[in-house]
Amino acid sequence: MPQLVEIRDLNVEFPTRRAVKNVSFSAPAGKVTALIGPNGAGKSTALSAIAGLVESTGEVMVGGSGVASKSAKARARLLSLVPQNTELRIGFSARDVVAMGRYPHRGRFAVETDADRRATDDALRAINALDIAEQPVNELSGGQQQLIHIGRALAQDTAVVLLDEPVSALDLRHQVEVLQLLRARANSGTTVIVVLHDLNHVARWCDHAVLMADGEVVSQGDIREVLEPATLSTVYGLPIAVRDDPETSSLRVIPHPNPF
Ligand SMILES: Nc1ncnc2c1ncn2[C@@H]1O[C@H](COP(=O)(O)OP(=O)(O)OP(=O)(O)O)[C@@H](O)[C@H]1O
Repeated sequence: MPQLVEIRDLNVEFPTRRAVKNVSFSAPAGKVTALIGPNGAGKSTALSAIAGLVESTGEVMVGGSGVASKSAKARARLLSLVPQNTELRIGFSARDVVAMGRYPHRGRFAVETDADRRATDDALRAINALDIAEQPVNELSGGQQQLIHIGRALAQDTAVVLLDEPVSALDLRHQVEVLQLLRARANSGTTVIVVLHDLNHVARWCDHAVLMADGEVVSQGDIREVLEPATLSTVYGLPIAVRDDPETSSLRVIPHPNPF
């Protein structure tokens, strides 16, 4: 069953900075929620805190129950994270890395099962990476490595997938393929929370958005509520227009529109 994610009063304090301040938002079950905002707004830190990788206070609820009390392995069966710019270690093939997504589903010392192998192959197929599966990951391009991280999260087969700028290194076709893949996952019941910088991707592929600035939530809701020109212009610090785009039947976000 698709799971609602509720974040309540999340705070992350680094020695030098409060990066996330009393952040509360909901990510609707089986929808794609975009986490947006300018550089340094606290998006990555909030996502890492939700995944349990950064110390935080507050509550992360999935399907009505808190995740804090769960073991790391139980949490990894519920939530997967595609981090930003993570180096892949030498000595593994692309398939090995995708297969690592299956660890939370295995018993201690248990070997890979047929179901694990199927999930790994399905994930490699979903990201169109079967042809590079046997290559050493450190010899892949930046974009191919980003796809492999996405594949690992897909193989993890969690109710909630968190992705931090998953298309930042991808060419246009691969960007669209990944965004369509996230859409398809949400349509089949996964709750997706994704940090994106391109507001046109948000307008086209996401259902819901949370706008952050300076560690706080500025607005949240349906895409059409959050992609509001006056608020976006203030938060991003430049004039931004938002129009209906008949080509895509979604909104189009135009930074620095021509005044005429
Ligand atoms: N490990 C850390 N120690 C101290 N400060 C940090 C640390 N990580 C992040 N910060 C600070 O927290 C703030 C939020 O950073 P974060 O990376 O979450 O922003 P972001 O919205 O994801 O930005 P971007 O769009 O540039 O990726 C920034 O001011 C950053 O300098």
